[in-house]
Amino acid sequence: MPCIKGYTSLFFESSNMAQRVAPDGGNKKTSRVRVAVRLRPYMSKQDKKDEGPCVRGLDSQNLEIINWRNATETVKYHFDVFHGEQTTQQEVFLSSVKPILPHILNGQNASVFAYGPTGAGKTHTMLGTSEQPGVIPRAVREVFNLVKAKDEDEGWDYSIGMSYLEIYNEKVLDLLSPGSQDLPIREDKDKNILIPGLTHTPISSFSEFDKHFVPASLNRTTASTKLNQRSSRSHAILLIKVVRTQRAFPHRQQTGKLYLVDLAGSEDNRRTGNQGIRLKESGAINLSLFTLSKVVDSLNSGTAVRVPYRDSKLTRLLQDSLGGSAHSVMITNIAPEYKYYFDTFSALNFAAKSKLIVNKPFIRETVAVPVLPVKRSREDHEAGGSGTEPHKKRQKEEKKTEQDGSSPSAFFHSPSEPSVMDRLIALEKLMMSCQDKDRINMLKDVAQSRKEIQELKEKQREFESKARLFNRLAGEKSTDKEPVFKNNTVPLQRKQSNATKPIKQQAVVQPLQVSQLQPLQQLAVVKQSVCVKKKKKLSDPVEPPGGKENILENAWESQLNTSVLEQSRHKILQILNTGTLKELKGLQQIGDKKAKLILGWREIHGHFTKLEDLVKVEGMTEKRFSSFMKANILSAMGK
Ligand SMILES: Nc1ncnc2c1ncn2[C@@H]1O[C@H](COP(=O)(O)OP(=O)(O)OP(=O)(O)O)[C@@H](O)[C@H]1O
Repeated sequence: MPCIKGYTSLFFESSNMAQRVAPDGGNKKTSRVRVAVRLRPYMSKQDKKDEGPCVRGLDSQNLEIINWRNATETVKYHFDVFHGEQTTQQEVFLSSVKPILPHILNGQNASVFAYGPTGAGKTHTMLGTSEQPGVIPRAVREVFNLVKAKDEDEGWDYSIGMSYLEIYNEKVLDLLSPGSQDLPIREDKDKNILIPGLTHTPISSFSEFDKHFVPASLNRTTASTKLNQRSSRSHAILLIKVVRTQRAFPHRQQTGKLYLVDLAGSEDNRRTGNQGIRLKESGAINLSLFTLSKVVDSLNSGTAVRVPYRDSKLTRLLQDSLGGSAHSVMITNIAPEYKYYFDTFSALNFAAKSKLIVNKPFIRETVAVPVLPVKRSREDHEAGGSGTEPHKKRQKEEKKTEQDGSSPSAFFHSPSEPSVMDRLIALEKLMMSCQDKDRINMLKDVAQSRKEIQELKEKQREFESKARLFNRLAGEKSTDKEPVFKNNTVPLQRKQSNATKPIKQQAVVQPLQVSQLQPLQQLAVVKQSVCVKKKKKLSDPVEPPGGKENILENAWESQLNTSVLEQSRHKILQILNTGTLKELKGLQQIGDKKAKLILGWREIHGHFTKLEDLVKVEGMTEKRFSSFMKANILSAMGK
């Protein structure tokens, strides 16, 4: 079959020949972008520390990921579809892609794009292997099947053609004609997107498609080898165009376009330390992915005055197939291993932003169920559990990180990545900067959640007093009893890394009744607090982590007058509990970030009952806490 190239090819559509039609007989209907998330199977070779997965599916729409702020909690997300590790290529195709294909036979446009970090399974999903073909081969086969199944009597003739290109460094390159120059993107008066000069090859069967597609894909891979991983640095876009022409007068012609897109990896290039040409590539990738997120966001929020299609080549190209009456599916690929944690978290937030539930994962500080005071199991009680073990563990890990950067939490607080924390906070802020409508809804959610939290607290108190009464009557010690409520879900927890000394943990879901959580399950974040079997209570005399040095460091307290010391401690506690951001920042060693974390902690947990509770705030180790105390007490005393 000859290739038809150039401006006069089938790809050029004049408005009287190929019209785009609105669905439902001209009734303008906007379909939002459907968001599916696919979790690839856990690969032990990707998890050298044997930490287990950091993310898992809950059901066909929900998943949870360990909370980076507190590893004993998870953040939950809700999507249109969640494809778990066991989901087959066939199932992904049937549920997420097949339903949109009939539209392109009716002159409508559609797009399927795979988004996610490098190594998370985008190419597997889109391309697959000969044994497990992915979305592209299945979709093309299905388009041929649909055309074949069309009734002759309907009076239309169909022709199918393909183009294949990549966007590399904001350049549009023709993969069916390697060596071609950057191609321009144009728009005709009917708002059809055109690429003059792009090869468009008519295809009449799947095997013909394969004949062109396979070598063209190799073009991309070959280029990748030459240009230092070019393939993963570019967006590959396959266009399947179906033109149908009416046999009888007036010989109307309609064109439907299907874009199948394997996006470049969304991994953060600052972390990979890219330089030179790779830095330039990453700039281009970030620009296009960021613009894509803005476009999807504004399409789904429905409030945008201007959808920023023109801000990148990728979105400009997809303009007529993304939004409006087009049918679009975004498959976000994620990987379960901890080493992908940050990228997974970002990808999920991007995907969540692409849905109407935008921002929900980030209202957790105001809506999450607080850790309610509950009775512990005897085992936990005897062990002196105060719920601070995870913090201690983290502190230990942090300490180790400083030494060799190999602990699990190196991921969260690696000194080699000083910006990770800032970026996560910035990411949250970005997510919070939603449209007004969303903000109002969000505020309503927050108000509603607060009310529910209050009710839960009251219920909890009521249950506790009933339990006390019951125990008194039964003449038993309440601590010998099982928790009043039990949740059978095994919490998602990070396994001890082989690299760190395992501390035996026994995770017990805190006895909050499942039904109590029901109203909050609508929210994107639900806390799963765990009591951890531990050896020490924070209030117990703690052996200074730094040994002798610390004993000397702590000796200053014994030289002070006890009542003055108490007064200063009281004052500090008061600021921690009631201080504004400015007042908190007025404390020694509390900067903007820490002050915000304190406010966040207060928002969730209420007041600090004692100063030592401060170590529960993210990043506040015991060592930092003693240094904080010393600085503030001495400062309060004017020393
Ligand atoms: N659902 C899956 N089932 C089995 N194996 C998978 C699955 N998803 C991905 N893989 C495997 O994981 C590895 C990485 O997947 P893949 O190459 O598709 O990632 P990618 O996101 O396209 O990465 P890149 O951005 O670097 O191209 C491959 O070996 C692939 O076969």
